[in-house]
Amino acid sequence: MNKIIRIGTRGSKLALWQAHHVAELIKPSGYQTEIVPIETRGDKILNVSIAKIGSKGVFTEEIEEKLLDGSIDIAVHSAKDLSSTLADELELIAFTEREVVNDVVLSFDKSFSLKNTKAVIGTSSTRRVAFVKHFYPEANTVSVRGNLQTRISKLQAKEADALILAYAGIHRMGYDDLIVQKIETSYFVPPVGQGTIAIECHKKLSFDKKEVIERWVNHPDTEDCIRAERAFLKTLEGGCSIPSFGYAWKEGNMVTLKAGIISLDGKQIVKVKKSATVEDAKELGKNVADEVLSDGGAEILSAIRNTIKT
Ligand SMILES: NCc1[nH]cc(CCC(=O)O)c1CC(=O)O
Repeated sequence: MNKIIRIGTRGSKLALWQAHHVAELIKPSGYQTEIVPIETRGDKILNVSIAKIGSKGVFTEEIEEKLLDGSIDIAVHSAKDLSSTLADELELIAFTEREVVNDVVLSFDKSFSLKNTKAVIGTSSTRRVAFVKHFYPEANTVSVRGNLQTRISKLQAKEADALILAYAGIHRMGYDDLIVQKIETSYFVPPVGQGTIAIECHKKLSFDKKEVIERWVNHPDTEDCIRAERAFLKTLEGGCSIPSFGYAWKEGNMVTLKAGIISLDGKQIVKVKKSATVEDAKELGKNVADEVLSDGGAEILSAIRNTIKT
């Protein structure tokens, strides 16, 4: 019997860290693992913002091709980078326990604060740019792309006074010393999937391998939350270039989802918060999205689509 699970991943240090983390979780099952690094379009094109590259799945397409042709068993992704719809043959079967979900501010200047007027904030996420403009209209933003190591070297080269990034990636890469502020999720609501690792596979992956992943890698409480968040994203039809946000948490048998969308200039924001029982997590995501769209989110979304296209 074939007792090896081949894990496909991007080749960045963060992605490899995540793949090794998943391999460690699989270890006690008795299965061997093999890590297969795969380069994606998002890794190759560094001089253009993700929003302009255009299509969803810039960090996932090449990896998904290898799931489809059977050369890997599972793919490990930052859940945040996954588009809301997968190819028919593919499915998400597990989510690792969520890391601290917040965005954080990084700077070499320990006294740095986002309230500093005229500060230059490096970020390439449309959601973070919009939140900066919303809460700190005096600040300037500059696009800083590349893997975490590249971005930090750009910070060191003073291309920006500070960066805003997900705590999860910073912590995994050991840059905690540069954190000067943790931004509350009530201000910068995190994007769908931030802080958790998703496992994707072919629906026809063997029963035994699926069972190993579900038993050893999946964190059921995190899964319930991500199902609600992704149902929201699916109804909104947003990829990672749209400044939507969605964060769910669980208390007992209840899931609460706070989600919405913000205009690129930060001036308009639609935010909805609702709770439901775990069984209705997906329904919750859909209901929240419907309400966001009817409360003005649809107009914000179409304005953003027109801007990004041109
Ligand atoms: N968009 C890139 C990306 N994908 C996942 C993470 C961080 C780790 C995570 O959210 O799980 C990051 C970097 C960032 O946005 O700061």
